[in-house]
Amino acid sequence: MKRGIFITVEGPEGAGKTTIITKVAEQLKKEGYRIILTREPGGIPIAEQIREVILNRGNTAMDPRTEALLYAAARRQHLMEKVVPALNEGAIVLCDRFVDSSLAYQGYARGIGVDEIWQINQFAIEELMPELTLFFMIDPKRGLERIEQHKNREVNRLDVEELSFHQKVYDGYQLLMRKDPDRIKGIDADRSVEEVYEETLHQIKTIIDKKP
Ligand SMILES: Nc1ncnc2c1ncn2[C@@H]1O[C@H](COP(=O)(O)OP(=O)(O)OP(=O)(O)O)[C@@H](O)[C@H]1O
Ligand SMILES: Cc1cn([C@H]2C[C@H](O)[C@@H](COP(=O)(O)O)O2)c(=O)[nH]c1=O
Repeated sequence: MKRGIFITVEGPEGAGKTTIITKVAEQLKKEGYRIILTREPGGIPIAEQIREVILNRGNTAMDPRTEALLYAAARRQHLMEKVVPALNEGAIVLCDRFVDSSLAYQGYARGIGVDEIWQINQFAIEELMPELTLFFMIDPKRGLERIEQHKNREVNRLDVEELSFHQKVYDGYQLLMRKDPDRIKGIDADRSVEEVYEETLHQIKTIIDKKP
């Protein structure tokens, strides 16, 4: 069986993940690579429906553990239906958020516990982890300001959390990067789109070139 490459991008709100990874995917496609660009929660109809339930601003009564389980459920379905088949066909899968989001948001910022969130996610993902995770580093306040300035996407239930929550998310990511420095690489996302794009493309090509 062929094995593709699984790469994820992570970071706080408005860090620029979607903007940059979309440009990278376009470039790699032009160069002839088979690229699947996808996102969590979402990427397939069932997971997009779960996304709507989680992120709908009307769902204020959602319990934190319910939230964590819904993210894990969306993740499982997305992996089974889209990510794993693509990897088995040798594609490069670029995924906007993955399990590290759950560890940082639900485990650390919500206070459920990183180990607890890891346990429920192990059930969802089994052994499948990304070869590379790029953590887009930006002061969470700056990221939220970008969203506020551009207003080109809907504000969701997580966006409207207190700044202290978003700061905890960021701290959670830093902790994860310290624990797994071989997989999680930091990208300074507080630069121009062109600069962030160049570095992201470079990191991704380094992993592609290493693949036998
Ligand atoms: N390097 C940059 N400098 C200035 N603005 C940027 C930069 N990168 C992205 N933006 C703008 O910031 C906003 C958020 O970008 P984007 O949606 O790519 O972030 P994101 O990390 O995917 O956010 P989220 O996870 O919250 O959806 C967009 O309006 C985008 O045009
Ligand atoms: C996968 C995942 C995501 N989240 C949060 C992070 C964001 O606030 C939203 C997703 O919105 P985006 O515009 O697509 O970035 O969901 C989370 O809390 N836990 C997760 O596992």
